[in-house]
Order: sequence, then structure tokens, then C-alpha cells
Amino acid sequence: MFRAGEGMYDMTLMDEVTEDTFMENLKTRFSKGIIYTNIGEQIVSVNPFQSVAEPEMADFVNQFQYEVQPHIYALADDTYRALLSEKSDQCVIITGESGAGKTVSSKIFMKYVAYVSSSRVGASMADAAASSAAAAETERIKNRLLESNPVLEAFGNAKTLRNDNSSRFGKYMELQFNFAGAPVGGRISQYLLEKSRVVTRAEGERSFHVFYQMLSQPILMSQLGLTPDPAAYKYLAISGCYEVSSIRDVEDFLEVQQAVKVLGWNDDDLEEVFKVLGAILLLGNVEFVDDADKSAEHKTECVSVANQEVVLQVADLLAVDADFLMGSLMSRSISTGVGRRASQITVQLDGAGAADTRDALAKFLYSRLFDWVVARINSELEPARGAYSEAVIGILDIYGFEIFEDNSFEQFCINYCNEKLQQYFILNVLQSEQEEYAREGITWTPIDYFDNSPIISLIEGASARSASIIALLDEACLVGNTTTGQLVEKFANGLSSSAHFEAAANGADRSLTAEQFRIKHYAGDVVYSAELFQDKNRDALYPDLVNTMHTSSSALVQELFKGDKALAQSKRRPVTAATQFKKAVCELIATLQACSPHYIRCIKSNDAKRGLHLDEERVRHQVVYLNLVEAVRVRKAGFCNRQHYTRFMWRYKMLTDATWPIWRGSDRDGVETILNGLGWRGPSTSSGRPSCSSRTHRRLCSWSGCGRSGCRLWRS
Ligand SMILES: Nc1ncnc2c1ncn2[C@@H]1O[C@H](COP(=O)(O)OP(=O)(O)OP(=O)(O)O)[C@@H](O)[C@H]1O
Repeated sequence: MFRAGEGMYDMTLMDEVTEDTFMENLKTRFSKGIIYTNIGEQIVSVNPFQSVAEPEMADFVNQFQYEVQPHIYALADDTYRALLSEKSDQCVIITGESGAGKTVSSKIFMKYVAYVSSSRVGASMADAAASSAAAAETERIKNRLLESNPVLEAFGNAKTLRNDNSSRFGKYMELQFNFAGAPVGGRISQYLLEKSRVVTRAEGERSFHVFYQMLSQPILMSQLGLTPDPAAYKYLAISGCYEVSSIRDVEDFLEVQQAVKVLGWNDDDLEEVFKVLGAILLLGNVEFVDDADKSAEHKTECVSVANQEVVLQVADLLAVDADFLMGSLMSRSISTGVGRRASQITVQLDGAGAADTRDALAKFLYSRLFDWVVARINSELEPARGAYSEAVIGILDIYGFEIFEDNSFEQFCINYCNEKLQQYFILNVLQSEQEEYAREGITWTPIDYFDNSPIISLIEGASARSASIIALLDEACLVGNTTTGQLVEKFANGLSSSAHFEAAANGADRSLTAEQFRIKHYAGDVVYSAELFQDKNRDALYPDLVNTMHTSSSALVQELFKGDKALAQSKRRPVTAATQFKKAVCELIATLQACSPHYIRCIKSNDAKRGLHLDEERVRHQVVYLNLVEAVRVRKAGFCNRQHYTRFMWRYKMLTDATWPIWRGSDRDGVETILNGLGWRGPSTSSGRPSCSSRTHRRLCSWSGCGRSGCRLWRS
């Protein structure tokens, strides 16, 4: 495992750990094409932007991470084995900025788990027929889990300036296993799809892959009555990017077509989906004209559709009445009064208002379609009747930290989510571990780290009543009529005490405009343009559009909007997008807290996608903000392997007569009794280091995955 000239495979084995030695080791390994390095059980992965030789998966089966070369397979095997031996939920948290390699890592992880777990099928069954039925079921689930990836990527990924295959949604995928460790099902939770991408994006970026895949099929397009030329669609033409050298839309289309078949979609399902996608593309071509003459004479008619034939085509694809659709794009019903005086009036929109309504419909159609795709995949991944999920492995692959030229509400949410994950890492790896040593009375020199809690308080509030960006934004949306400048001023007044917030109004920086504010995130300073924050936070789908969609004779379109009926009748104020996102992220963190975590920390090697080129400044910046050096220090100073007393008892109580079969004392005393009975004294609180020379301890080490520095097995 250790080869001269390749640097240390585990950062905790380095004699001295500083930012410089960390970087040196990473560079040495990367220059040899080695992209993975361990920090104890964590893996640091540096994106090679080229294919690297993959080892045999078989070489990792039943091997502890410290026994094999650092690789995601090794982490996956440890995770899977922990699930089997502890029968407890595991999760792997994959973090890093956009383009750092999270999605590729998650796929490597899944591939290995699918490989290693399928061999467990029927292991516990004496009956050959039952065993072969179980094998078939496992194969079915495994295929569906793997095939869900290309489908999710087609609908949820896009080319950005940072990554040709950037995930524009957050994904938490749970793989469910039965008592024998065979996969029985799965479940995907998705977070905040960047739906604004459907109608606008930066120059040089693309919309979601699925549009270009569909357009690469001339026969399909002619069946839909549409041209296959992407430049003919304003929603795509807006960013001037159609073909990408690293993306093969034709091949990807065929892969997705194959994958959805495995997922149980039939031809009708696919046709309906393509019709909705076609309608979205065409919606962008609907043009409105402000009619000055008419508006002078008849105050109510101030906008008309310039190309009615396009609306007819959209209506046809969505199977709705064209006049109804046209009306709901150009006017809006507004409720006035309360109680008996309640009534509805219809106001005619101007050209800009109608264009906003059109874009809102396109965005909602797409995001609802994406929800539907995920729901369909989930229904196909449900465990079969009679199969039970005993424990899960969750894989979190969420959009990475983003800094663009123009950062809007989406970047704000994405970066907030990354702050929360960084905090999770800090709490679990840096803080709680140090606190535990203090609690256990083990000699410990505190290790400093950057704590991002103040940034999270700034965004979401330290308590329900404290000022925060989300609370102030919601307040502005509630009041209405707040200009962007007033919103930023509100932020500046309410959040002036935060060292992580800056706006021109609080005099911190004159380079910021009145509509901008800056958050000093853990990963860097980001200037946000607040212009569309209120619109995007309200995220309103107008009742007229919902009613039009409800008249559709397409089962799919009906399905996409079925949940809105109750919402339209409800008197309650709709929850804003930011508050919904905050709730979802907090629930995600709670889910992760309930699992044993494993970490893959992805690092982007360079911005030019230049293969094995390591941009030192760029990488160093990530090493610093990911707190990697601190993670090594904590790991190095502490014990690489730790077990909860309860789990230790459960696993090892049979080793001494005193504890087996029944132990009536506390778990802590039981552990001490086992270790004393085996002749191992355990860590002394003064010297801090147990001896690993006893045969018994060596056995324990290999069983429990000991990776302590100082342990002979660890070094061997
Ligand atoms: N292990 C790897 N081997 C080879 N190439 C890789 C590897 N990891 C990443 N890449 C390359 O980097 C690109 C970006 O990786 P990936 O899509 O996984 O990033 P990401 O962190 O998920 O980004 P985002 O947050 O934007 O979704 C890939 O399309 C691939 O070209």
C-alpha cells in the first residue's frame, strides 16, 4: 500500500501536519495520478478531469480501509460492512464545490455497493427456489437504482460555466437493505431544483440536458410538430450554447430511453413527457405586444399575443383549451374583500406582466415534471411486498458551493445548504470529538477551527425570533411593495451586527450597488444581486394558470397540478420558497444525524478542466475552507477508531464469561470488564496511548477496524 515516492496514503500518518505538508502530500500523489488520500476513514478526492485506472472491486471486499489503497470502494465496503454488523443506518456525505467530482464519486460508491450487496442475496435461504427469486428481485432493484442516475441527470443536470454536467438539484438517495444485506429498495429525496434555468441562464450555459437530448431526435420532433433546431427556441437561444464537446446528446437520449424502460415507463408515458417538454420550449416563443391604441380606448385591453399560432400549438401539446390558456397568460384574477364582501376581479396584464406569467408557467411545468419523474422512480424503487428494509445507506450528492458573476436567490439557497453541511461536518468531526475527549477525561490539547455558526445564524436566525436574511425576506414578501433597494436596506439595518454581512447601506463597501449585498461565506465572499429575491421567494403559481391546467385532457398534465386544487382553496398564506428550503435542509440534517456518517471530501484540481493539473492556489483555498488540516489534526491527536459503549457491548460481550450471556451493569462498566478480562488495560488518561502488542488487542484491532496512530496493525 505504501510505495516510495507516492506520498502518504493517509494524512494522519504524516509526522507534521501543516497546510504546506498537506498540500505537498496531495500534490505528490496527484502528480502520480493518485486521486484519493485518506484522513482516517474520510476520503479526500481530487478531481483528475480524466479517466484514471480503476482497481478491481473484488480486491476491496471485506477489507478495512486501512488495509487497502485509499479508494471510494474501500469507504463503500466499510460503510456496507458497518450496516451489516451494526444493523444501523449509514450515510455518506459527499461535499465539495461545483465541479469537484461529487456526482462521479456518488456513482462510484453506488456501483460498488450494488456489486458487493448483490452477492449477499439468498445467503440465508436454504430453499434454492426462494434464493433464486430473491436474486432476481435484487437484480431488479440494483438495475433500477443504477438506471435512475441517467434519468435524474437528464432532467436535473445542465452545463454551467463550472461544470458540463452540473447537478441543478440536491439529491439524497437511500439504498434500503434487508437483514441479510441484500438491496430491497431505494428512495430519492430531491431539493430545490433550479427551475429558473428553464427560462434564463448565463451566456455559455445550457438548460437541462433533456431538452437537447430530445432535440437531437428529428423523428421525435417532427412527430411533436416541432423543429429540431435548438436556436429556434428563445428559452434555449437566450444563452447561445447548444452543443458541448464533452456531451453526446444523441447517445445520452438513447441511454435515457433505455433507462426509463427499465424503470417501468411505457411509450405513452414517454410521449406525454415529450409533449410537456415541447410545450415548455414553445412557451418561450409566445410573444406579447402592448397595444397602445386599445389601451387608450378600452382600458382593459392592453396586451395581445403577437403569434397566436404558437399558443395554439402549446395548448395542443398540453391538451388544454387555447382561448382559456391565452386568457390566463394575459390576465389575472385577484381576490378582494373578506367574508360576504369577498369577490374576484380580473385585471389585464401589460406585456411585461404577461411575459412573467408565461415564464412562471414554463418554470412550474418543468419543476412539476421533475417532481413527477422523481416520484415515478421512487414508486419503482419501493420494496416488493413482503420485503422489509432493515437499514439504509444514504448518499448525499448536493449542489456544491457556487460563486458566479451574477449570484441570485438560487446561489443563496445552494450556499446556505453548503454552510449547513459544513456545520454538520464541524460538529461531528471537529467539535463533538474534541468535546468527547474532554468528557472522557483524556488529555487533550484543543485544536482551533473556523466555526461557521455565525454565518448560519445570519441566514436562518439563531432562534425563531431573531433577525435573519430569510426572516427579513419573508417579511418583505408579506408586506409587498418593497423595492429591491428597500429590501437590501432592511437587511443592512437588521443584520448590521453580523461580521459576515455587508451592504452599501451599512457603509461597509462602496463597490456594492444599492441592490446588492455580500455574505462572507466559509468558502469565500459572495455578492448577491437581490433583484429577483422577492419574486423567487414568493414562487407564486397564479390560480388562473392552475385552473387552465386542470382543464387538460392529458393525464400527465392533470397529475402535475393535482396538488394545487387544495392550495388554491386554502385561506392560508403559501409558505415561501426560502422557508420551505430551510425546512427541507433542516430535515435533511436531522436525517443525517440519525445515521453513522462517512465522508468524501471532493476537491476541484483546476478551473480549466485540464486533466492532472493541480492549481495550487485553488486547491489550497479548498483545503483551508473545508477544514481538512484541522480534521487531520483531530484525527491524529485522537483515536482513529472509537466505538459507542452500547455497540461495543453488543459486538464483543461474548468474549468474556463475565459479560456473556447476560451483563447486568452499565455498558461502560461492561466494556471495562471485557477489556480487563482480555488483559488490555485501555487508554490511560495520563499517557493516552494503550499498547497494541498483546495478541488479544491485535485481534480486537482487526475486528473493530482500529486505525489508531501508534497501533502496530495500523502502521503495517
Ligand atoms: N473520479 C473522476 N475521474 C474522472 N473524471 C472525473 C472524476 N470526478 C469528476 N470528474 C470530471 O469532473 C466533472 C465534474 O464532476 P461532477 O459532475 O461529479 O462534479 P460535482 O461536484 O457533482 O459538480 P456539481 O456540484 O456542479 O454537480 C465530471 O463530469 C468529470 O468530467
